[in-house]
Amino acid sequence: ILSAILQTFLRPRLKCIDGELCLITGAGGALGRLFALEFAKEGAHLVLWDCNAAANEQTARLVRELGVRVHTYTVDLSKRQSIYETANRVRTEVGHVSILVNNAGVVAGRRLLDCPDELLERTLLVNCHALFWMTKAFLPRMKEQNHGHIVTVASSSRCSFYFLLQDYCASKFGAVGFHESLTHELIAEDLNGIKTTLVCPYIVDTGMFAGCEISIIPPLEPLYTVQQSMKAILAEQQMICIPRLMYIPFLARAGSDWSLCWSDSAAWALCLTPGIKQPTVKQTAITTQSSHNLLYF
Ligand SMILES: NC(=O)C1=CN([C@@H]2O[C@H](COP(=O)(O)OP(=O)(O)OC[C@H]3O[C@@H](n4cnc5c(N)ncnc54)[C@H](OP(=O)(O)O)[C@@H]3O)[C@@H](O)[C@H]2O)C=CC1
Ligand SMILES: CC1=C(/C=C/C(C)=C/C=C/C(C)=C/C=O)C(C)(C)CCC1
Repeated sequence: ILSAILQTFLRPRLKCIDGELCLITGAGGALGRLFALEFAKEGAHLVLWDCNAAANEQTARLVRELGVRVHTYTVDLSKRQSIYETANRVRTEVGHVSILVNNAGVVAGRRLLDCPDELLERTLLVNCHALFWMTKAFLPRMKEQNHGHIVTVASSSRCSFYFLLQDYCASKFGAVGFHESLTHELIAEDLNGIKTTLVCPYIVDTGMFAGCEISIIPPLEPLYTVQQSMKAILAEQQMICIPRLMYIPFLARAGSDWSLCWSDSAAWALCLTPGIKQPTVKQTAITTQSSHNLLYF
């Protein structure tokens, strides 16, 4: 977190992504479309995924005007099979993706007790589970080449608890945990050519949280949010909170997690020591606090 804060104040060198193949999920949506336009301006070729074919095509039309190659795919990210099948098609029809922007997200937006189970489940599937399948589909080639970038669009809602958002908060906590663990694994495996960036915006004026009463600070401009995210991605920053004020709740939580952090590091070191028994598939009754010990011993 500290290095992320420092990097947002310093002006690091931005990398060149001209000619790279970038896949964006939720590309028909507000932030996804802006991400597509910003990546196209940087010269990246695009693969756009969304369940909303018409919105996705509209993004593709706008992006083509900037002169880059664009391919669209209609895919349901809540279905693992749909992700794997579409990923195979991308590999054969377009090529190997070197930048993956996991942007698609949904929220049920209802009181927990009034919300149909399927809606709650969908949030976890799209915002969290899809990260596993997307990464399993595209990371192997990045590893072969020790080159790539995986961007996870999470949320500042990871930092606190808001009523009506249990499904969303749970999924974004999951996304942050996924990003952190993946980042550590890539570092541990010396794959320093594969970068990761976690994007944590406050509420953005896209309609996703339309109707929420926001008394503290007004919603962010979508373009500002994406431009700040792009700067962090091109600077290969591991994480960005937008606006910077949102680092405060992140730091507060990090402080309260400090003691857990030390036991995490110890367990992590032990896990990498040859001879330590690796986890088996069968895991029962793992609680959050003790999961690391149970997983590694
Ligand atoms: N807006 C905000 O205030 C904030 C947003 N974020 C995150 O930013 C990301 C983008 O949000 P935003 O642009 O506002 O959202 P949008 O709803 O505008 O865009 C999301 C896109 O993802 C698509 N999508 C939804 N479900 C699926 C699915 N199962 N398979 C494939 N595509 C799907 C949507 O299609 P359809 O429209 O048909 O559902 C839509 O095109 C999300 O991850 C969100 O959680 C983070 C912080 C704040
Ligand atoms: C501004 C601000 C706060 C409120 C943040 C809120 C309300 C965030 C909501 C984010 C959501 C819903 C994101 C969705 O992706 C805090 C933490 C109280 C204190 C620090 C300043």
